[in-house]
Amino acid sequence: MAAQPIITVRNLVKQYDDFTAVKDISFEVYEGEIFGLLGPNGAGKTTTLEIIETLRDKTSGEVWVDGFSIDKDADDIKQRIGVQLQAAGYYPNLNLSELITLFSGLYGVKVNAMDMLAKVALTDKAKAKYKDLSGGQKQRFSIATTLINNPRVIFLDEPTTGLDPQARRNLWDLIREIRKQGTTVVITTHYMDEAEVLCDRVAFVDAGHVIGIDTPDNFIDKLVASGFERKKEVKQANLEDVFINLTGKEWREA
Ligand SMILES: Nc1ncnc2c1ncn2[C@@H]1O[C@H](COP(=O)(O)OP(=O)(O)OP(=O)(O)O)[C@@H](O)[C@H]1O
Repeated sequence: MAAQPIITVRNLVKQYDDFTAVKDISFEVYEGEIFGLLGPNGAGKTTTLEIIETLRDKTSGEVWVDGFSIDKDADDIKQRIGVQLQAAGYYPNLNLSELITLFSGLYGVKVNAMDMLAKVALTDKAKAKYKDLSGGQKQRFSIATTLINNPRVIFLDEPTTGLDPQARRNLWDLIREIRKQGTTVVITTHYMDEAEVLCDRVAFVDAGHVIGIDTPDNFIDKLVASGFERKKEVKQANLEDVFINLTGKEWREA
């Protein structure tokens, strides 16, 4: 079956005064995939995501999410997406369970807080405050908040930055599980190994342009076919594999 676009971006432009951060970009995200936006700092990834999320105005171009236009149907889009907020200011006096209940009230939906926390392996932290969580637990909790309205698409902006290798791999498993449940995932990351193992397709963004979109395998195969060779022979394992092998794979952040 042909892949169905759930997000379509056409000729998107964003100007901040006389600086053009997003320069006429177009791409599609297919339903049910994990789609990565990759590129250097300042490339325009966050700006692009925030426009799709209806959080930022565009200068020109068109965007549709699940058949809804950001120009006409922003409220419909908001109801169908989940956005992971960076350094979210969660109410400091509420515990995780209370925060989930608060968010569900804001979304106007009823969810069981413990069920939501179970999805991200945080039931044992239901009574904890957000500030007392480890880095990995904080990321998992903020991912749980994106799932409250049972969204069609979630947007994760650098969800694994600052995490140890174990926590990072556990988060990959969580993201794969979310996709398995039928949610499309759009993610930005600076970790190329992460994009390679996690993303079905990636778009490279550079200086406001999309300079390539493909599967990680196709990108790599094309590069190799062009005669590219790595200078050193690659070992069968790396230091990260040693770390995981020595410390185990289970959730560790008690
Ligand atoms: N509110 C703003 N006003 C003016 N310029 C902005 C604003 N927000 C972003 N920019 C500029 O737009 C460009 C793109 O920024 P953006 O945050 O989208 O990049 P990014 O690809 O997400 O980078 P990073 O990987 O560092 O998160 C940068 O040059 C940035 O300085």
